[in-house]
Amino acid sequence: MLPPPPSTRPRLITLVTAGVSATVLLTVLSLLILVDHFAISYARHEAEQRLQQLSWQMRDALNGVVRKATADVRLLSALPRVREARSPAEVRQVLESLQKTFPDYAWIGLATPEGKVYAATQGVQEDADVSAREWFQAGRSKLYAGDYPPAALPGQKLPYHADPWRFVDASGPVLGPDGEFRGVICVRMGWGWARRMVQTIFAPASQQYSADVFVVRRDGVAILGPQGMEEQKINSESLALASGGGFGSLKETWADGRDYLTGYARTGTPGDPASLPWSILVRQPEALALSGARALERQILLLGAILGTVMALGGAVAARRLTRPLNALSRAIEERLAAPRDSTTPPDVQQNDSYHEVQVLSRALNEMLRNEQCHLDALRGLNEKLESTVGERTREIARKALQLERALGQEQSTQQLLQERAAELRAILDNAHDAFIALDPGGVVREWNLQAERLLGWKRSEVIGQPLAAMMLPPLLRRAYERDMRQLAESSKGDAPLLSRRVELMLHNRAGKELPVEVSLAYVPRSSGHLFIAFLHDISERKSLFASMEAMALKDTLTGLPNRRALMQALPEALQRANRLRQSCAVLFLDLDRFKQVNDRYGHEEGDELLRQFAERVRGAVRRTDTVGRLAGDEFVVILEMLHNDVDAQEAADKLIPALQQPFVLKTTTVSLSASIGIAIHHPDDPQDTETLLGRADRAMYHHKQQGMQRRARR
Ligand SMILES: Nc1nc2c(ncn2[C@@H]2O[C@H](COP(=O)(O)OP(=O)(O)OP(=O)(O)O)[C@@H](O)[C@H]2O)c(=O)[nH]1
Repeated sequence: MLPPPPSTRPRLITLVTAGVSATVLLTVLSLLILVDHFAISYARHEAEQRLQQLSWQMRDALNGVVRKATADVRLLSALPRVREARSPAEVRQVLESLQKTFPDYAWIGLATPEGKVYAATQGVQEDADVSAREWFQAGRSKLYAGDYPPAALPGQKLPYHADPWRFVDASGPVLGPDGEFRGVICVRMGWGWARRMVQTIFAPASQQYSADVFVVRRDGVAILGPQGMEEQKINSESLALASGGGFGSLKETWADGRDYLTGYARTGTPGDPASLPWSILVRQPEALALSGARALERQILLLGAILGTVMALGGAVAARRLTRPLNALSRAIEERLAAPRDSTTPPDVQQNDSYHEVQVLSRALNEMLRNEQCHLDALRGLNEKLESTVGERTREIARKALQLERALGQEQSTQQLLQERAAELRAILDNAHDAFIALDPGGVVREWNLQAERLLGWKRSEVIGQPLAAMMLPPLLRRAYERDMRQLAESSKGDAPLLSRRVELMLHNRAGKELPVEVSLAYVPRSSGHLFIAFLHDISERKSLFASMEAMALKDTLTGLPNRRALMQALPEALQRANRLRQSCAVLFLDLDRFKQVNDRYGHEEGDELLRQFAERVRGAVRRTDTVGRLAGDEFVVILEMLHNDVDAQEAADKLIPALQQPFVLKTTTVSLSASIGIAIHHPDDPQDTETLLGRADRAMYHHKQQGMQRRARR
């Protein structure tokens, strides 16, 4: 037995390992998606919250300092020593004592209502004209806060450690007891406090999150920010939102191309000139803000990979343990399958008790194999029986095939014989003296031999399948022919009266000429439809011979005139015509006188010649419509028709006499003879008795002959 073909299906261990790996992979991917969705979102949200809080803290701190400055302005303007301003030194003392409370106060001064510095800390700018300064103009009527860069104070002396870049002014009016305007007090802060504030508030955030803080003025210039970005123009979405008074946080891309999370807020109170409208932006690189979540992602990925590897290995080991007994079972089955088929006791598959399912499977397999063995035994028996039956049937088929072959051989010989017979028959028919035509019961031509082609003019191919009657029967005969064919078809047993008889017919050939034929019909019974066969014999020659014989029988051979027989036929017809036309007719009976002597003297040949000439003369002396005949010997009869009266007959006889009296020039001699003529007239109402009429003419002739003889005797 051939070994089973190698399986192309994957092994169970491969499937289990792949399944476990795929499951772990899917789980890790799901976790990654969850982490990306939740942890990253959470981290972003947290960072944004943090940055927003930082911006708020900065805002509150800046607002606090500005509020403190304005509060100090309000405090100074309310002090009696400042309001009364008895001497610059006294006011200076008050101002310097305040300066000591807040080291970032760079300068504090009191200006007169005219805008001249009355007193100032350390005497800086005393007597200087500040009437054009913004803090003076704004501070005359209300509390004011403003910032500007040092560039706005060219040439000014700055004794205090002022920020080299920026100052913040707070100013307010000084009023007398009665509310009269006495001057403007101004407190100028250096920028150092802001930087310290940033360091204080943002140092941890800056170190921990790399957060940057920006304080941006209304014109978009950063007045405080990381190194290199101060005094730079800022353009960001967060700045736009903060400038509009909004606060919150967002993700945005800064000018350096990096993505940042930015918290934003705005200082000051809208409409309050004593506050400063700065935008606070606290930004942190997004990558840094989300670095924790990204690290978590990597850890999950690493953990997933480790877990996947471990589980795939575990799955492989488990699958190997699961498949080991199955493989053992498979091997046992393959061994059994490889065992010889005719083995009566093939080995059992060994019972495998590794685990329950395998135990059940091996038991079921053994049971199945035992059943299969039983079926195989039964099949073997059936197969043997089938082989014997097939052998028997094969022998029988071979026998039948032989018989069939013989029958086919016989059939072929019969066919050949039939073909030979058909060819023979065709040759006989084609060489037959008579035309042969076969017709089906409908009168359609089915066979047509060569003689028929010659006789009737149609080719075989032209007439096969055509109705015979329409082609060659004269119209008058067609009805009778159709009746006869019906009769033949109905009889269908060959007992019709027309069969086995010779019948004369007049046909039309292809040229339309009439053709007399003699037909003999026969009936041929066939399973595929009866046939009537006809042999047609051309009888035109026979007919013409018969006609000439007929003519000869009525003609006198010597003179060519109608003989006695013809006269005896013509005379009654003439009598009938006479009666019918109501006109008389007459019979002239002519007899040569002493003709015997011519024979006797000159011989019969000369007598014959004389008779021929006499006949011609008689024929020439009467009308064409009159009949001239020779009764016998030297006796002639003339039938005269359509006579107006009896005299016409006499006149006709009188015309004959001189013609007959002319000498007859014979071969050896010339003779002159006379003839006696007897006349008998038939009137229309006379009985039609030819014998009587002829007798009367004969008697009249005899009478004249006698008279003639007497006349000659008297001479
Ligand atoms: N040459 C010839 N003679 C014929 C023929 N038929 C008859 N005869 C002869 O014709 C003669 C007729 O006889 P008759 O009429 O008795 O003789 P005739 O001499 O005419 O006598 P009359 O009629 O009385 O004048 C006979 O001698 C016949 O032999 C014929 O076909 N040819």
